[in-house]
Amino acid sequence: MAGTVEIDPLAVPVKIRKQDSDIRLAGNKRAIDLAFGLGDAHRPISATDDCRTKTPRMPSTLDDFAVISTIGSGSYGTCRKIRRKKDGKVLAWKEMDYGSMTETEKQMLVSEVNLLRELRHSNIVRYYDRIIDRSNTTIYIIMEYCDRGDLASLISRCRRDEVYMEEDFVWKILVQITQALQECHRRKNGKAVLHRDLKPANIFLDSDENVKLGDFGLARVLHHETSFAKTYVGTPYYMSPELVNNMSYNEKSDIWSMGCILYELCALRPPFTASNQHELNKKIRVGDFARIPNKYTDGLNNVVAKIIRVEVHKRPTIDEVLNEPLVMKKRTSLGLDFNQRDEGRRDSRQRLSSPESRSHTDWEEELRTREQKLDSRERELDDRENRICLKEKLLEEKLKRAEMLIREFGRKGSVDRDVFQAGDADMSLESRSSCLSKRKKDPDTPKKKVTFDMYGKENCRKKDTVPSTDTYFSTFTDLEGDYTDLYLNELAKRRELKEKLFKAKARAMEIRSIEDDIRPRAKNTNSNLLFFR
Ligand SMILES: Nc1ncnc2c1ncn2[C@@H]1O[C@H](COP(=O)(O)OP(=O)(O)OP(=O)(O)O)[C@@H](O)[C@H]1O
Repeated sequence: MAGTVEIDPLAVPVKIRKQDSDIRLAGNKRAIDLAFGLGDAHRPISATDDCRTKTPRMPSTLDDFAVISTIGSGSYGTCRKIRRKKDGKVLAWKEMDYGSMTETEKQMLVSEVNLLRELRHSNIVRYYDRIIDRSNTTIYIIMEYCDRGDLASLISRCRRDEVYMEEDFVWKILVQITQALQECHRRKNGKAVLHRDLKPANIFLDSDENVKLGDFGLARVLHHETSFAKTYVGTPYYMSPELVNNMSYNEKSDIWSMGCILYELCALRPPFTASNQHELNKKIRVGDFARIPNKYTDGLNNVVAKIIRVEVHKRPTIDEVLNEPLVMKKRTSLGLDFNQRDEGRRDSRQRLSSPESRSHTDWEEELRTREQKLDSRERELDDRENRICLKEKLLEEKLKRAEMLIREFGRKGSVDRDVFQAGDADMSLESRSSCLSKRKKDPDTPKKKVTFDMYGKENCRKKDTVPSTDTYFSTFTDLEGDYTDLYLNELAKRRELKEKLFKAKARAMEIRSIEDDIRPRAKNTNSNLLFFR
């Protein structure tokens, strides 16, 4: 195979490769020549793996690839499986003869191929490169290889074997085609890219049976009125009513075709079939079709039926399809809700923040800022640690104080108990101190004394209850206040009791002195009585 790209030696050299969009916009002969490898004697134009790179790269030549096998031929070329020699990557290329193309058609082909390279989505066949071989007026479009073939082959296999596809597989295809179309219909620059030739043969499957939408936009070029490939092969089963009615193609036309493909995945035949174009057009205009096989749920049937709506305004947009509750549910349950665009953005963010893509000083500056942030975070953590240590110390002190209070309380309590052995009516001190000592001995004793009256009220006030030493440690901060109160109360009570004792003793002394006064007299009286008796 001739592996050379012919170069026009008269062309003006280009210092840095222009953006493909510039080439597309230029639309003049020079732009077409540039795109077809005719522009620069020193630096011929070629698509690169990454269209965002600014560094010019040596263009690929046919010699960089080895043909593995021929996959098949379509109406506008042959598709082959190839291997990239430098890394062994398996790819596919489509060979198209541009010999009979007009300048306008060539220009359209250039712009479409450039556009294809901008479509980066996990559900769209990735376009890598293009090679122009002027010696045989052939353009080679290098793209991702999809090793599970296309949906047309899958459908015919199922029809042959008389087996229906699994419903979840249909949902997966539905979601992934929708995601791919969303990427195209909602372009960042606001310019929708329409597929224009959606059919099972243009939907491929990779090794994991993920959808890869292919042949984007090429249809517009190659099915152009004056195109060399105007001979359309096959029956347009997927043509929308607006196209049948000679109206212009729009985003909703892609959606109609998608609906027909989904229907065919279930029914293994398109929704509208006829033996000739006229009959088919009539059926498409009416838009009546049978339900998908009963094997499939009403949910799937409803979604498919909603998409195949004759009235353009009633047909959902791509966002509306994705926002269908059932589609959203399936997207989540089948793990398909990962947004490829987000991945693209994440990639570009990573690239932006990688050292290679930034100047050295910028990188240093960022490192310094990060270092400062780390320092201040470290300081903050140190402060926190200090505060925690301080709190710990305070708690320890409180604990010691509380323990001391408990000990003192116990000791005083027993002394007081001895003092009031006489059976003073107010025995609360004794009962409490005995309660405390009992709890000290038996930590399992319930902390609360509970009466079993109808309200279930506690018969001990909170400060009358004394926790066991086990529970004490967990609640000592709360209880320390209670203990202090308890202790002060007991002191007051003791003072009161001492006063009573003092008064009682004084009264006793008074009584004794009165007795002493009386006794001699009585002695005398008795003796007198005895005397008298
Ligand atoms: N990227 C690819 N990876 C694997 N196989 C592919 C790829 N692109 C196309 N093919 C296969 O190559 C064969 C030819 O494809 P091509 O697109 O040229 O024609 P077609 O789609 O079958 O017909 P037409 O384009 O006329 O509608 C088909 O069997 C198709 O499945």
